[in-house]
Amino acid sequence: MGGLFLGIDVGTGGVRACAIDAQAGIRGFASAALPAPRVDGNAIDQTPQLWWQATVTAIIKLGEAVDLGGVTRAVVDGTSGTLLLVDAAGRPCSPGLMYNDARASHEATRVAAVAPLESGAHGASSALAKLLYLQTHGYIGDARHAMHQADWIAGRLTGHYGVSDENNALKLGYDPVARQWPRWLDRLGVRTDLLPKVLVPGTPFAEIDPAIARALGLPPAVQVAAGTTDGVAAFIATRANQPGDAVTSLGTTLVVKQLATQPIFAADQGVYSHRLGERWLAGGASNSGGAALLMHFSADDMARLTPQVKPEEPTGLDYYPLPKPGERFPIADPGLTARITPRPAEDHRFFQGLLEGIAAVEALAYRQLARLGAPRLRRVIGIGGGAKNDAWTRIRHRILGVPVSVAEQTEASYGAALLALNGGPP
Ligand SMILES: Nc1ncnc2c1ncn2[C@@H]1O[C@H](COP(=O)(O)OP(=O)(O)O)[C@@H](O)[C@H]1O
Ligand SMILES: O=C(CO)[C@@H](O)[C@H](O)COP(=O)(O)O
Repeated sequence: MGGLFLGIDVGTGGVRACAIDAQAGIRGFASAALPAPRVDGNAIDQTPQLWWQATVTAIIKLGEAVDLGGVTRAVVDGTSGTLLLVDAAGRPCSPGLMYNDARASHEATRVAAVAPLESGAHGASSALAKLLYLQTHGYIGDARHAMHQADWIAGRLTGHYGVSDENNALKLGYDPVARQWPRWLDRLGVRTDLLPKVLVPGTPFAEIDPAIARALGLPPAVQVAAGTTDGVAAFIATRANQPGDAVTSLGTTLVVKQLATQPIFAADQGVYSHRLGERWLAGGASNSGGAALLMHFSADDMARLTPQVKPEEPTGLDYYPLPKPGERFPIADPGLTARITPRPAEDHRFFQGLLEGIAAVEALAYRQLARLGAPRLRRVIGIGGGAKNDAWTRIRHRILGVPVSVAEQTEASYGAALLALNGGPP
């Protein structure tokens, strides 16, 4: 098959667009920054129009570098749990409540009383808690659809609103095992008429709007397919594809995701599974990770100290680094405090102890996923700022006991483009 495939990632800091060919070869990337969302206590929101403007800018920039005349299919991914209400014409009736907006704590308590533990809709920042909040705080007006960030951008491209995918819909309460909206949503008073139709990620659902295609320099017959979340798109970008393959994100926090043949849910530990065709992406997030390192060393300090780290000579310090009290996974304990003593006199030994401690948390996370039913760990691919530290990769290999590599490609927009190419999950 010829042609080009377009992936659009609406991420935390900006929108990135990626064009690939039929052999999954990258033709180009382009991006446009997004301003920081408005923050007011637990409320974190953004004007959805900004997402669209950044999308337009990124695609036009991409078109300056790559001939987009051959694009046949496009997929959009977005931040997971970001939700807005729109009217029948797709006009926003609410701000976009961002993925980390936690104002809906009262609604989360209501969800917890009704939703089964295996639902992905638990927590104050779940899309379901946000929908209940919007329903009861004056935003319902002309609203016809509850839409995630990626759904709405795909809607702007096509003029078709009210379509989502199995990954974005997870945190809105969708049951990916039964492949339907569960009956318990009625008991919560959810306006189920607002819920989107849910498709398998990568399933084409509409052609691009001709006027939008002209404005973006895209051909008129581009098919837009159901998207996914930014986390799943980044996993797909790594090309991990065998049960037991795992991806660890060493960013601000430590997030693990592992390909599994069965779903795993443990809401009390933040463990949930995204459906990828007939396979599952089981994962959880620890508060340990890069933020815990930044409590003690700047990124420049880390670069300076890394050459003195001796991965093959363990310090034996047995730390559990955390940026502040509280852990979600692999230990669920809101009061857990960091274990980072004794502190050796030499900074590089302390730094090595922290790297070893976080690697031990990572290993415990995979053991915990295995206890919950995940397949035996086969290999770990690293993404995020910390994955580039080669000494740390060697420490992680020693502690995890499986091959550890750094992903060649971690751009979520590339993962979205792969979904477009496959016309479904890889
Ligand atoms: N040389 C280094 N070794 C280990 N970790 C590093 C190094 N440099 C930066 N980091 C970590 O990388 C993290 C940032 O990674 P990034 O993927 O950009 O995070 P996020 O996207 O979650 O904000 C920081 O929290 C920092 O602690
Ligand atoms: O923090 C963000 C911003 O979307 C994400 O990285 C999510 O936390 C990942 O969620 P899933 O993709 O696993 O639903």
